[in-house]
Amino acid sequence: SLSRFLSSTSKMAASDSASSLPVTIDSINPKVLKCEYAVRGEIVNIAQKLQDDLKSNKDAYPFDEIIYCNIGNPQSLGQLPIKFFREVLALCDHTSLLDESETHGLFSTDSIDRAWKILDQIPGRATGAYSHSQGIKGLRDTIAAGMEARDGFPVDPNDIFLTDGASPAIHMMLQLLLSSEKDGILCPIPQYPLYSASIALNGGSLVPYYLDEATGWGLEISDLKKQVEEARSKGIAVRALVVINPGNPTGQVLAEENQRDIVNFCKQEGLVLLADEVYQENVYVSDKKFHSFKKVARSLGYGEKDISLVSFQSISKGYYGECGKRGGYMEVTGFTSDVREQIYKLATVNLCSNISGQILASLVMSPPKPGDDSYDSYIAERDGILTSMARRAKTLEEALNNLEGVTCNRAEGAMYLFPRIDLPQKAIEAAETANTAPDAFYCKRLLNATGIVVVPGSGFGQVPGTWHFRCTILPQEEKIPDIVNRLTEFHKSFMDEFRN
Ligand SMILES: Cc1ncc(COP(=O)(O)O)c(CN[C@@H]2CONC2=O)c1O
Repeated sequence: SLSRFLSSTSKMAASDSASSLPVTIDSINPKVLKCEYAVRGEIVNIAQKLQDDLKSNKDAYPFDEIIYCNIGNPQSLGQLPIKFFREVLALCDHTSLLDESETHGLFSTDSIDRAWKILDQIPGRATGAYSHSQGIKGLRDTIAAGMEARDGFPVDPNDIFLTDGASPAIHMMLQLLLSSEKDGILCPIPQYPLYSASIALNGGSLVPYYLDEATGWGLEISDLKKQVEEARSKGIAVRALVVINPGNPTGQVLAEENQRDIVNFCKQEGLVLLADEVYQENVYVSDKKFHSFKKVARSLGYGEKDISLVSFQSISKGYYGECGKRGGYMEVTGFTSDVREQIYKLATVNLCSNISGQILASLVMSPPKPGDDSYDSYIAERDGILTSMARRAKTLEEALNNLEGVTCNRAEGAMYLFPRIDLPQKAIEAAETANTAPDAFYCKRLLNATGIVVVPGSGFGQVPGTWHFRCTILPQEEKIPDIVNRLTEFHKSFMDEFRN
């Protein structure tokens, strides 16, 4: 038939004239080749193949399912969305529901009220329309009020840029700051590899500062200073300092005094402070508390004219875990008006972020309050999720610390554990023979033996000669004992196999 003929012809054309295709691996942007993002790297690709094999043959491997512990994606592992948030979203997206009498029996009073309030902030009540490039003004007003309630300092809604998750906001700021490899960004090691990937894509230089595993991933100002001076001696203009608090992959929550030192350091060294605070709701230990860098800077008396501070927030984390809805924002403060106009111009290039993400960002920053119809159920959902995460973190941390040659700092916050493994020399040699980093060798063996997917520490950076992996705390609580058993059994057999 014609379709078969066209199909075979096109396939033939592709195979015969592959060499005449216009794009080769050597002709694409070398910055793309240099870019790496380990959270969805090689181990995950192998896992997806194993998962396909299991679909066609459930007995293919010594396990019956793949457990993805590589990515902070709570709802993919069974976490439910927050009811009130989804009620408001549904009503905003299908406004005719608001005219139906049955709706009052299906939706809470305050979700109906909130939906009307949001719709009245959207021109034409049209969630399908492009919005202002920084996001719907009314939603930015709500977010600004939420931040003021959190920090006790004023927020200008015009400093807020609503984005499709924190990722594009981070890309935007790095694109603004990086002109060449002569521009450097101070990043923590271990770091969340969006930063190294974005710096590579934007042609800049990553200037590392090492978090100290021995002190619970503490950040030493003296090390920051040493790294800046070393970079400057090589002709690199250090433009900004990235701080991820709570930390990914390391899970530490900064002490407020350490934050004050960091703000003073940025002020003294003329660095933009890029404060990644996407895990601000994820704090599990009673001796630590989240403080925004905005609050710390303003409490030190630093205002708009004293320090350039960009704070990032996301709807992907916390207790909400709305990763796929792609919502978040950055608050941009301390830039001259002409530079501020260039940031706005960057935002206009992508027109606007998606409206569902914008609505959810406003709900995250202004959730139900005491007395609201949904408040009790909202609090029960929120605290249920966060206390379960805290228990899972503790259980996995203890299990890891019980493994031979493994040490794991406590997860004070965020969603990950980042244990260090002292691998036997024979395992390191076997990895070299397999042309694989030792921690990636361990992770591949773990996956093939148990179906558990974790990310090698080499994907985040680590002190040379040390080996780690990152595991999320996200599998549903009832699955954690099985994961611990599989991991423990595998680890023992691995260490026995490669014992010196
Ligand atoms: C520190 C940090 N910043 C920004 C982001 C980007 O989030 P959104 O673009 O979704 O807002 C992530 C996502 N965390 C990745 C994704 O899941 N696991 C991770 O390590 C993150 O961990």
